[in-house]
Amino acid sequence: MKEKSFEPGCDNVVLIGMPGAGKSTLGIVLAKILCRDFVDADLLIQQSCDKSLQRLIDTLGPDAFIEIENQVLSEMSFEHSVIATGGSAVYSDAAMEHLGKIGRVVYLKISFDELKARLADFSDRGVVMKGGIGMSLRDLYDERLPLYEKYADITVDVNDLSITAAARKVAAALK
Ligand SMILES: Nc1ncnc2c1ncn2[C@@H]1O[C@H](COP(=O)(O)OP(=O)(O)O)[C@@H](O)[C@H]1O
Ligand SMILES: O=C(O)C1=C[C@@H](OP(=O)(O)O)[C@@H](O)[C@H](O)C1
Ligand SMILES: [Mg+2]
Repeated sequence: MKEKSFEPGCDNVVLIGMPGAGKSTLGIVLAKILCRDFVDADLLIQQSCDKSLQRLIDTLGPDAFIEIENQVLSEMSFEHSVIATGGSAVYSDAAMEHLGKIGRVVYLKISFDELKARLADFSDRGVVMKGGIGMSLRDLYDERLPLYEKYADITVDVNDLSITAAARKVAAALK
């Protein structure tokens, strides 16, 4: 685990990982265990643009969506919160640098097979495919894995765990 010092305002827990890893669902359970607030970045992006994520990605395209996501994440100034990011957050260097400063970044790791099972309906889920329509789920997994590893302070393998068991495992890893 990378060592980090915590100053006031920098005690958030930032969840990163593949779409379907459980950042949003596990995040709420984790916030209850840790007695913190919960923030879902995806909802803030939707609010700021007044459009669903899927619609934003479809109308703006991947690059403009990532730019908006970068801006929303870079402006976050929460304290004592669990922050669920969207899976594409790691495409934004500035955002990840900011999030790394305001909290511990936890990578919820799932295998490719688990990603496939959870994202059976990924065409409707609002996933940023930077490589365009020819990009497969395997390409997406291979492209992103090194990015999640790069920005993680802590990696927690959540394969084959229920949401509650996975949240407890993350809480234990944060001690
Ligand atoms: N540990 C888990 N076990 C089984 N299903 C899960 C688990 N975590 C999440 N899911 C399911 O996967 C889907 C995506 O979860 P979600 O929390 O939205 O992921 P993310 O925010 O990382 O994209 C949901 O249907 C959720 O119920
Ligand atoms: O992985 C992605 O490309 C995305 C995942 C979504 O969030 P979840 O990771 O919460 O599903 C959302 O941010 C956005 O639609 C892009
Ligand atoms: Mg989510």
